[in-house]
Amino acid sequence: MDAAVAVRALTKVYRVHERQAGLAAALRSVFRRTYKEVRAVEDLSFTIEPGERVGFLGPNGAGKTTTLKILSGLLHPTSGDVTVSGHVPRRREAGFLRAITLVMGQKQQLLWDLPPAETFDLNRAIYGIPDAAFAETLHELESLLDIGALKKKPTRQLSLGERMKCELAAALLHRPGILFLDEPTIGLDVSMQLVVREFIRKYNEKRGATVLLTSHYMDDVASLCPRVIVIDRGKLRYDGDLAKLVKTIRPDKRIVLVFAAPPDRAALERVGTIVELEGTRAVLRVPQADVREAVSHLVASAPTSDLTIEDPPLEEVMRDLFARPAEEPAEATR
Ligand SMILES: Nc1ncnc2c1ncn2[C@@H]1O[C@H](COP(=O)(O)OP(=O)(O)OP(=O)(O)O)[C@@H](O)[C@H]1O
Repeated sequence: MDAAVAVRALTKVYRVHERQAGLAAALRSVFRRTYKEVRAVEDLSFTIEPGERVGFLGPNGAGKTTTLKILSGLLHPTSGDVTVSGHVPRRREAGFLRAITLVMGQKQQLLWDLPPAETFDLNRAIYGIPDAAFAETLHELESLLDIGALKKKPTRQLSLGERMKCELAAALLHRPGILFLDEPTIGLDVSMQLVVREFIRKYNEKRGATVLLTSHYMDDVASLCPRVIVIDRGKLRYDGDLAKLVKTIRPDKRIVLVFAAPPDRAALERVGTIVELEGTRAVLRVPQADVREAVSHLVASAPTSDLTIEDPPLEEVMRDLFARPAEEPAEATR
C-alpha cells in the first residue's frame, strides 16, 4: 500500500523583497529591487502510513504551515519530492483533492454572511458528492459535533468554538482519508478544545483516516498523537515515538500529592525537587528511576488523600529540546 504521505528532501525557499527604510532607499528600490531568501523548509524527509495520527511540532516560524501548504498543493516545493496518497500535490488532481482536507484554525472557508449549511451545500457541489452520501455524512458529522441547530445561523453570529465545529464539518463532508490540521483548536476554550480533540480521534478511528496535526496546545498533541515530527528552522529535529522523546529529553516524573495537612517543605525537599507547594498540594520532580522509592517514602511520612504520577508537561520537553544545539539530535529520527 502507498504511504499516506511521503516527503523526500523537501526544501522551500521564499524570495522576499527587502525594503529599506528612508525615502531615498524606497526610490532606489523602484529601479533595483533587492531580495533575500528565507529557507522555510530544508531537506525535510518523513513518511506517514495510512491511519497514523502524527503531531507536527516546532517553534514559531519553524516551517510547519509551509510544509502543510505544500502537502495540500497550495505551494510548490523549491526542490524535493512529495506524494500524498500516491498523488503529486502540486498537480491538484481531482482524486487528490477528494483524498485530502486542510483545516487552518486561523483561516475560514465558511461564508461569513450565510449559514454554514450554505457552505456545506457548496462543498457538495464542488466535490460532486451524491445526495445519499452527503445526507449520511452530514447527519453523522452533525451528531458527532452537535451542530444541528447551528448550521442554520449566519456564520458571523456563531462563537469561535461553534464556528470551528462547522469548519470541521465543512472540511470533512467529502470524507477525506488524509487530514492536514493546522491549529484546529486555536483560540478555543478548554472544553471546546476537548470536543474538537475527541472528534478528531473518533473520525480517525472510524474512518482509518491519517491525521497530521499542528497545535500550540501540547495537550492536543499529547492526547492525540503517539508519534511526533519535530522541526526547527525548517530542519528535522526528531521523528518518532512521543513517549520516547519525553523520556530522552526529560527523564523525570512529576509526583502530584494532596496531603491531609500542609506538609513540611524540608521533608519534601529530601525526596525531590519542589515544583509547586500550596497548602496541602505539592508537586515534586523526581528522576524516573527513583519514583518508586520516593512514593513509598512520601506515603509513609505523612497521610495523603491523593497521589498521581505524571510525565513532565510537553511544553517543558519542547522548550528543553529547542534549547539544545540543533546538531544534537534527540535520536529516534526514523
Ligand atoms: N509567504 C511567505 N513569504 C515569505 N516568507 C514566508 C512566507 N510564509 C512564511 N514565511 C517564512 O517562512 C518561515 C516558516 O514559516 P511557517 O509559517 O511555515 O512557520 P510555522 O512553523 O507554521 O510557524 P507558526 O508556528 O508561527 O505558525 C518563517 O520564517 C516565515 O517568516
